[in-house]
Amino acid sequence: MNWEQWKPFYLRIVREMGYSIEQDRKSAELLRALLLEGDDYITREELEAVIGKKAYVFGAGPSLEDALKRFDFSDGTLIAADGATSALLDAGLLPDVIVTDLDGRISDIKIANDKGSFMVVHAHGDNMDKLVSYVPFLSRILGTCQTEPLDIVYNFGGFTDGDRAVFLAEALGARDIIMVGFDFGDVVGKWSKPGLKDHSPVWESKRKKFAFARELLNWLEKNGRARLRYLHP
Ligand SMILES: Nc1ncnc2c1ncn2[C@@H]1O[C@H](COP(=O)(O)OP(=O)(O)OP(=O)(O)O)[C@@H](O)[C@H]1O
Ligand SMILES: Nc1nc2c(c(=O)[nH]1)N=C(CO)CN2
Ligand SMILES: [Mg+2]
Repeated sequence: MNWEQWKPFYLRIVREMGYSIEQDRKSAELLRALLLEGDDYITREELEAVIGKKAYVFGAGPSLEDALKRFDFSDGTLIAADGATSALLDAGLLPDVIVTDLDGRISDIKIANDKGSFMVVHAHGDNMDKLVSYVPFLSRILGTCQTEPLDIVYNFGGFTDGDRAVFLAEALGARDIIMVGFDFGDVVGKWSKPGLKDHSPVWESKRKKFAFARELLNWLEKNGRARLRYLHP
């Protein structure tokens, strides 16, 4: 999805979610400066080399734990959406790539990154504090944003960590994408927020996020170059 295709979705998202375009842009500039300062950023081409034709993208829905026990994922690239990283580590799997706005369990993200996971860190108007706190301590980072792309801060489309990870996989060459733990629905998986003790009833802003994520994935199914599948245990 290019900027022109993303723009109308983005304008609806900021309107409905009450986000500030100006703050989103500021965050993208901040991430760019932090990446240049840290000198441990990677380019699209470097991440392309990591993503194979077949990719599993893990969301943080309640079905994730059972799916991790029952299925074998050794024939594809493993891409974890933020909080799903913790469930993969618990299951003895290391994500090849983690797509995050840094509001997941940061200790697990750091462990995975130290063991070799590539990071895709997203800048938005509400995570500038997290970018400042954590980006300097992470390695092999590709930056993304939801406003106009900058030279080393990319925008492949997509909104939540989960659907954004699918858009990234498609843009970087995956042609068979299997989504695991993408339940959306009325229950938020316990890995989604560090504060959650258990799977929890969906709250209003999260319901809106899920609706946009679904709509975007439907768009990609129709307009993208990859086959998209949901793994339902
Ligand atoms: N039932 C579910 N519960 C939690 N995550 C889900 C569910 N179904 C699908 N997902 C996907 O898994 C991803 C997990 O990432 P994470 O929980 O950090 O969300 P996020 O996009 O950062 O949203 P938020 O800003 O609300 O934390 C979500 O972005 C979403 O796309
Ligand atoms: N401004 C802003 N943008 C976002 C936010 C958010 O909370 N605020 N959350 C996202 C992940 O779901 C993606 N984009
Ligand atoms: Mg997140």
